[in-house]
Amino acid sequence: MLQKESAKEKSIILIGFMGVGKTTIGNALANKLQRDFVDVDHQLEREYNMSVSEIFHHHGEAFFRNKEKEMIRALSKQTQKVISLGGGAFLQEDIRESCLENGIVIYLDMSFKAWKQRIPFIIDSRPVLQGKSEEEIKNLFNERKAIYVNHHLKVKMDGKELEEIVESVIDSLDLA
Ligand SMILES: Nc1ncnc2c1ncn2[C@@H]1O[C@H](COP(=O)(O)OP(=O)(O)O)[C@@H](O)[C@H]1O
Ligand SMILES: O=C(O)C1=C[C@@H](OP(=O)(O)O)[C@@H](O)[C@H](O)C1
Ligand SMILES: [Mg+2]
Repeated sequence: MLQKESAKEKSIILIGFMGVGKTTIGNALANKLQRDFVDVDHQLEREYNMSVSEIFHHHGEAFFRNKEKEMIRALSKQTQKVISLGGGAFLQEDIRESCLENGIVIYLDMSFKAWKQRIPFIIDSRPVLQGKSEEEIKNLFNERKAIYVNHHLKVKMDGKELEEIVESVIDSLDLA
């Protein structure tokens, strides 16, 4: 009972490859659960008054990763939020540890075949993807999959509409 109560307090943290829908689903999930929603990239964009691409361009990726780490370490300790991370955040051990220790980490799992359809919609705003061939992107996708095995719950995304995904996330939380 005590454990279940404390689980309800924890923030829900969404992870997964860029473009799978962490931001979109996080927002819809927060509305449904009546929780505050925080998208880490959007928060950084507000703080620097620049897009993520501009932060990469003007300050470099190392700067972005450092700010991302500071922000997520602080956010992960807050309760009852829905937090969407950027897809590269979980590569940092400090981030993985603080999220897994303090929050409920949900991995949004999509096949490469389904994900490929998203490329045209995201390529311009994801500096990490720019200049890469489909083969190189596929390798990155598979490398990152190995990092995302660190999670509490997983939701399969292929063939589901947004509303169904949100329901699957809520079901996975109830069952856990
Ligand atoms: N369930 C969905 N079905 C179709 N397109 C989606 C879905 N969820 C997100 N998208 C689209 O995919 C792109 C990436 O979504 P986003 O939420 O920004 O992903 P992430 O935060 O994981 O990078 C956006 O163009 C968004 O409109
Ligand atoms: O995977 C990555 O390295 C990144 C993912 C992006 O977030 P989304 O996963 O929300 O696209 C954003 O943080 C930045 O472009 C770097
Ligand atoms: Mg996002």
